[in-house]
Amino acid sequence: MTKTITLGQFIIERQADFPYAKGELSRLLRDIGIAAKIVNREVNKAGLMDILGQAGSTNIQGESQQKLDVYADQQFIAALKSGGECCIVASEENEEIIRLDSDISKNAKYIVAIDPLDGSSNIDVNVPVGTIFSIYRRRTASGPATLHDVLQKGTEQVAAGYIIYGSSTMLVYTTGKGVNGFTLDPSIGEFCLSHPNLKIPETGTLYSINEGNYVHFPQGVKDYIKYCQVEDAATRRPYASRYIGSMVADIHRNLIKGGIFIYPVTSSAPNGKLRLVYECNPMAFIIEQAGGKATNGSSRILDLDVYELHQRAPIFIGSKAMVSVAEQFMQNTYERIRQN
Ligand SMILES: O=P(O)(O)OC[C@H]1O[C@](O)(COP(=O)(O)O)[C@@H](O)[C@@H]1O
Ligand SMILES: [Mg+2]
Ligand SMILES: [Mg+2]
Repeated sequence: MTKTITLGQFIIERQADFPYAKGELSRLLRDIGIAAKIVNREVNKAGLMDILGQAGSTNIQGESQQKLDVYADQQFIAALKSGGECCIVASEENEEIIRLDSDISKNAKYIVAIDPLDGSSNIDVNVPVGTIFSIYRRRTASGPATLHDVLQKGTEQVAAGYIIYGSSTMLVYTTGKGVNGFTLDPSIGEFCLSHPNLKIPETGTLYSINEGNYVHFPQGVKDYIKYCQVEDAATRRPYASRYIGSMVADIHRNLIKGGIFIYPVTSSAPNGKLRLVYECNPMAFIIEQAGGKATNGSSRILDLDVYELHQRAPIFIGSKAMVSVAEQFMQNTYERIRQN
């Protein structure tokens, strides 16, 4: 029988990877794991409780908040506050950064950016949803941390991860030394190592994009979709189209099976839909660490300048070979635009 390694044990073992760290990051990851279990409990029984449906409010993006968006947001913030290792939380659900200025957290080293519930419009119909998080070290060593500490490039992330509340609940994270996945064992209430050293296949046969928006896509994306649909034995085309509509679930599937996920600019969303700080950057960090690739069509996601908390970016992410081909199609679009 193989030995069970819980998330807590794994984090302690991996502490040796950071000889100069004092254990704060490990504690922070554990706090996120605890909040994830609480949110998982509610997501699992959502249909039985009065927590489905809309909260009656809108967030900064003008999207109507689901009750579970609000609940998940509160749980993660509460866990980070009581843990004491995080000084600022930046969340999809809050227009401004949240300073955790209790005595224990105000001088903490870390910033957490979070999408508390990703794909939440799917919650009422029992489709997988997720949580995405990204961790930065604050830039300034003393004094109150500010928005300036949050607006860092994706390359500065010290850790990132996601939780998928699916047919089983998993927590997948990286600290820049590979990617590991843990499945929640409900019988002991612990995340247990189930997917050590995850690697995304170099190529795959799945493409994920909301094709309902086809007419609004740039020509390069339209051409790439056609390419995916054309028969070619050498590249195992036509590819299968798979789109759940929860970024975490779509990318998780492609991480395991190989594939590409695209949310491009559209005529109605000229900067793309997904948010750079708490959706694109953490997922890009994870996928790169698993051997994949993430770009906005021409530049690496992790190298993009961050100038706004809720900034959006188009994203092409997944198996390296597939993302490179999609990028070539986008390059042709840019060429055409330049020539006209
Ligand atoms: O419905 P669309 O336009 O395809 O958008 C789906 C995308 O929007 C999201 O739901 C946005 O995330 P939130 O639910 O956290 O706002 C992604 O998870 C998903 O990939
Ligand atoms: Mg999201
Ligand atoms: Mg969300």
